[in-house]
Amino acid sequence: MTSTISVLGAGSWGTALAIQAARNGYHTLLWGHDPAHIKTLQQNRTNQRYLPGFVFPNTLETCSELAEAAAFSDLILIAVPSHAFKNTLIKLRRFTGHQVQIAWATKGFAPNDGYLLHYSVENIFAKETPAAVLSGPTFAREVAADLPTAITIASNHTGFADQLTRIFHSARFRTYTSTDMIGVQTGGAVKNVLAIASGIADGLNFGANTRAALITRGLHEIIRLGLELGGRQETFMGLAGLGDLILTCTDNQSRNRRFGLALGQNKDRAAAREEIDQEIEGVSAAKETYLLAQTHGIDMPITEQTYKVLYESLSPLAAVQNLLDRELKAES
Ligand SMILES: NC(=O)C1=CN([C@@H]2O[C@H](COP(=O)(O)OP(=O)(O)OC[C@H]3O[C@@H](n4cnc5c(N)ncnc54)[C@H](OP(=O)(O)O)[C@@H]3O)[C@@H](O)[C@H]2O)C=CC1
Ligand SMILES: O=C(CO)COP(=O)(O)O
Repeated sequence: MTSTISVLGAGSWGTALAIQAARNGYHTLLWGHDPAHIKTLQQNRTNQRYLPGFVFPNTLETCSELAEAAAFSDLILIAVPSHAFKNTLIKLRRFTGHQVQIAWATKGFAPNDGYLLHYSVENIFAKETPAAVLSGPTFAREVAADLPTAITIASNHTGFADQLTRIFHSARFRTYTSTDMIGVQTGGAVKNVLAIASGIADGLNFGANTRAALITRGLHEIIRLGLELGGRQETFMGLAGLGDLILTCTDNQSRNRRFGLALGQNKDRAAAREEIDQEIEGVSAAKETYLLAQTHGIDMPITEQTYKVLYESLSPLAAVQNLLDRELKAES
């Protein structure tokens, strides 16, 4: 039984998950791609840039060599942004053996092809490689602070899900297992688009009614797309669906929501991005989700209007009005 884990991605989420595993007594190696950043983590034993205020447990080490991370453990958890996911896998493959097991906590689609991330794992590693995705309503700072949190671990391999449960579950961090990797990934990727939409509405000073309508109709969009892609209805009502959607549409810790707020307050896209200065997965996910909806002929009006604000310079106010002006229909 493994007592080690390598976590790839030294941003806020990779650091929080590495702290969680290390607090549970697992020897944890956190890899980051920037040697200068890793050097500051080694010197300070904290990630001041991405997760200030949390001292690393003694069982947590850091490195900037991917070969070192691959040699450290056969169990790899990836928490790099989605735009770096595929390349990280390609580089990692050179250093891993047959025993490797791959989990990820990244939320989004593979860049350019728009596929869910498990396709990248299947294509780059052997088909039988145990794979798992961790997703749910989990702000990094709250996990690092050991505030009660629940998360879903979906895997194609029961033994791997159980192993990840042993590594991450604690009295304050409750893990649920699932076999619906498609549903869990769809929920995690698309909720970021809807969090931007919810932020836009609040930035325009619309009220609680608007936000509740966006969340509810947004959930329908996730369900329609997720079922088409092969996910299961109950997943979308769970932590990785409704749970994460509520979290990021309603709380200003969400970078996606804050980005939307800035757009609704009339800031341009570049200024809003600069203000947040961290990963905003909903920007690329809006494009990927919009294209997927078109390919599959699925009605996703909130996603479509968010896409148009981000990529076609539609004004946020016009986007909301377009949603309100749609032809009346039965609720479904
Ligand atoms: N933060 C959270 O609360 C949660 C985040 N997630 C998901 O986790 C993923 C990572 O996000 P998060 O940690 O929050 O993002 P952050 O913005 O906090 O950090 C991003 C990290 O990724 C690094 N990075 C950028 N480009 C590359 C690359 N090409 N290769 C390797 N590393 C790279 C950055 O390094 P550098 O500084 O050098 O650019 C930085 O360390 C996202 O998919 C997000 O949706 C999921 C749940 C919760
Ligand atoms: O996914 C998250 C929490 O579950 C983090 O959301 P943001 O990326 O919007 O901050």
